[in-house]
Amino acid sequence: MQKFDIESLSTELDDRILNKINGKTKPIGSLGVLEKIAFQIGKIQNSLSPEIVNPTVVVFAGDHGIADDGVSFYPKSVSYQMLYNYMQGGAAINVFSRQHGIDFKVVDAGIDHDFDPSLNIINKKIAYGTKNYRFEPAMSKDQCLEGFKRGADVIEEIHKEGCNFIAFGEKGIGNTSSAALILSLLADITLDECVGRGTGLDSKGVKSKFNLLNEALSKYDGSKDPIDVLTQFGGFEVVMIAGAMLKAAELRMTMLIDGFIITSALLAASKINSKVLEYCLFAHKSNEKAHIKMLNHLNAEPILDIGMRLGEGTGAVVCYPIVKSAVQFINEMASFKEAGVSESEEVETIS
Ligand SMILES: Cc1cc2ncn([C@H]3O[C@H](COP(=O)(O)O)[C@@H](O)[C@H]3O)c2cc1C
Ligand SMILES: O=C(O)c1cccnc1
Repeated sequence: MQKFDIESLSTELDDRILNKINGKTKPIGSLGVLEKIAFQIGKIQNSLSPEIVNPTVVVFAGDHGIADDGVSFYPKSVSYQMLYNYMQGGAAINVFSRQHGIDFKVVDAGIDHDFDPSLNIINKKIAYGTKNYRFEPAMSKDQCLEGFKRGADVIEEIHKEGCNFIAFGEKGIGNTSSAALILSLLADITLDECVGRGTGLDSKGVKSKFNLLNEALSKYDGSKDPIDVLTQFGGFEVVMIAGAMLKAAELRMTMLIDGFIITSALLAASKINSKVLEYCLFAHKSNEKAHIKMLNHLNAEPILDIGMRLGEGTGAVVCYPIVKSAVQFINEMASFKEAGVSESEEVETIS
């Protein structure tokens, strides 16, 4: 496994960042979560004037052998078909990233389809989908480690283009199953609490999904080592995202974390190096039922709770303007001093 050298955020500027936030022409604390976001991005960038440069969302896509067993409401073929949709600009993630001026990239981590090289898809394919983990591990350990490396390489390239702010998206029919198994093993939560509707299974569908995943789980040794868990139950997109996150933290990029699947990749990454969490903002609480348990395990407070459960990075991109407002206010709002407005302790009390 390559080493990821992640620095813990320094507390050196804490007082000065806080003073700057508190010195703005507003009651102390009145910008709520925006103040927390501005404080954290200031710490990540080691700056009193943080900036968002070339914000990018990168969608990693991979197919899942388990999808052949009907764990999703949709067929496996939707994965590659959606990549064509992305390239034509017609998916939700295209719409929202265009709306907010966010650069959009797609990586083929392991889709069961050959794409024409003229399409603007970054080819990091490890294999044509994972194996069905009901019968054998999803991937080999070498493939898993290679996935970490390729994900890290993608981020290194994006960082070279000047980007300092990244959101991750995913595409892969069946990947809420991987995420549920990762959550169950790495957070030690019983599997039935982790399995949810995904793309829209009814309660009978969820029960059958649980039975299949429970059968799969019973065939392995229950190892809680993150590489073992990903090798057994991961998706190529999940593994690459975990590697990308560790590299993004090493490069001191701010990450805006999406829903259930992206958070499962972060959960695995955090078991490799927990400092990765210091570089993350949590965009939203997904309607996939176990996402809140995952967030709680990571001690993470989501910014939004608006009933989304799509993935692709959409929750993160929809949350982006809020994060932008945080960066904007710390840079552009006048202080009490600049505006000649009296601060509370200077206000004469009426006797
Ligand atoms: C048209 C369509 C677009 C999507 N975009 C993201 N997902 C999301 O749903 C899938 C995960 O749910 P499950 O585990 O139930 O398959 C992933 O592909 C995820 O990206 C989509 C799903 C569909 C059907
Ligand atoms: O929260 C998510 O990321 C999610 C939930 C259901 C289906 N796809 C993604």
